[in-house]
Amino acid sequence: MQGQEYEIGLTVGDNRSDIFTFVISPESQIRKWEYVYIKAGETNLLGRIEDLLSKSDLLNDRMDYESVKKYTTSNIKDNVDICVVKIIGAVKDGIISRSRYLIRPGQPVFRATKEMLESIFKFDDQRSLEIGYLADQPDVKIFANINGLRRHLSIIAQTGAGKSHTAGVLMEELLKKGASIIVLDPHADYVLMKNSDKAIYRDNIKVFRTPMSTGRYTAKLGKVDEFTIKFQDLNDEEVREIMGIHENFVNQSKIVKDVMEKLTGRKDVDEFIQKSEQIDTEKRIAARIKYLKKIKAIFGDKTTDVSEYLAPSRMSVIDLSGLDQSLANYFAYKVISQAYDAKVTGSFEYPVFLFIEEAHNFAPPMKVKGSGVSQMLYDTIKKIAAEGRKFGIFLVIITQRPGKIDQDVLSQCNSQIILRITNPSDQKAILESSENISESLMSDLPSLDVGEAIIVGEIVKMPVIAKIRQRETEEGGLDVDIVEMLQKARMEAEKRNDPRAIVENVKKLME
Ligand SMILES: Nc1ncnc2c1ncn2[C@@H]1O[C@H](COP(=O)(O)OP(=O)(O)OP(=O)(O)O)[C@@H](O)[C@H]1O
Repeated sequence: MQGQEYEIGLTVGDNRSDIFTFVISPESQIRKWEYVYIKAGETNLLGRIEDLLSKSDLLNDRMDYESVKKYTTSNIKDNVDICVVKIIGAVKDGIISRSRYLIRPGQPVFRATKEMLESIFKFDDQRSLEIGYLADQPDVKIFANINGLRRHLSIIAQTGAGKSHTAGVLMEELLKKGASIIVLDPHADYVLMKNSDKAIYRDNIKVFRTPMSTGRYTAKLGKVDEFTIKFQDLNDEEVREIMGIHENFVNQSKIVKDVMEKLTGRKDVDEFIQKSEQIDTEKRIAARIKYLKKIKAIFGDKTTDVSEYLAPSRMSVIDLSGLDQSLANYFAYKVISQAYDAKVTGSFEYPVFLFIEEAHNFAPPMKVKGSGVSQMLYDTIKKIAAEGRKFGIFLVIITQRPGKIDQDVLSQCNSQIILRITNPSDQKAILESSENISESLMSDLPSLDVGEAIIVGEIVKMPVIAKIRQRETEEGGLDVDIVEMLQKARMEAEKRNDPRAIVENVKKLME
């Protein structure tokens, strides 16, 4: 092992093979979550500081302020500083194995060196995705193992803690490795990644928008690709689904079928609406026709083909903004099922990474077997979660509601990046879905800062608390600076109420 060794304490008290305590040497400064090691023959037993205690018999909690003050001004100190360390494993040449060593009192404890930590957190260049650095040691970079994504990943955090930022970092790293990425983006949070000076992002990211998109960031983005459906390509069931008619509504479904049979002209949505209004004299599907009129902008001259959004070294952001959930489900189903088919049939040979933002809306727990698109979407996501790795299609599930997502899907994600979460029921859902995360790691979740994450599972050799690195691409959905926006609003109001402006306006009205 290279690097200078710093002895920072000596083990004391009763120790187990997985936990030990040590007393800190007076000159050492120690922080929670730091890594330390003790020697066991040829190997080093690496551990993480879980707790810090400073004890004093003299200055006890029965003393009043004045008495304590007297002691401290006479410089009398009897405090003992103790660290509790959880053993991670025995480390040799960057490989961690289970530790079964006995830890005796009096053994020297060393601070883990940068070289030692780097050897653990790095993989060879082909496999390494640089996602951040140690939360308390910014000079130690943290990498994720790309092969760890074979068993899927979930990114979980409460709102504003840094989920989209983290997912964006991962997309950047995957693109650098030549990955094919599809992003289901309900709020157009990722579209700005294309808006980059760097060729890798500018040339390889494509944004697809449905004609109903909210058009967020259009001024910055310029022209993007359209994701449309050609009405003529739809069958009866698909039209019924898009109109939001449940298959159990037999009469309404029959009307849709009858109308479809009667289409003779352009067979487009306008003809469908016109014929429906003629046939549906009892107005059984009037409300659904009204809805179809509202959403008919989604139909275009062609159905976007999978080959447009699935290509080697291409990231396709599918902007689903502006769609209600059932329509978003329809588009999500189209995209996911076609990508899955392309992998299963072998027509697309490269690995595909499927990022699902707001995944709780696309794969909620299905207590009773549903029907239609939402059930088909759920089944496909579940299939990918269970079997995707066999075919080379991998999920990255992003959610702020781990309790509101199907637990089978969540538990198939073998790696987790978990940012700040304070809600106990969300914490419970994470604990139940992951065997990688311990109660003690869980207890650190509420104290994480924005952008700090606990990373566990196959993508890392050992659980780690990391700060996710800065983004290279532009972020959407940044936090609004309320002070700045209110200042702008006040200036607008001042302009509006300026007597000269009022006179000008009156003059204009008189003209
Ligand atoms: N690692 C980081 N370094 C610096 N800034 C960060 C980091 N992570 C997040 N942020 C900032 O924190 C804010 C919230 O991040 P982000 O939008 O990713 O959160 P979120 O969890 O996706 O929130 P929401 O659920 O509302 O979409 C953003 O302004 C983002 O730039």
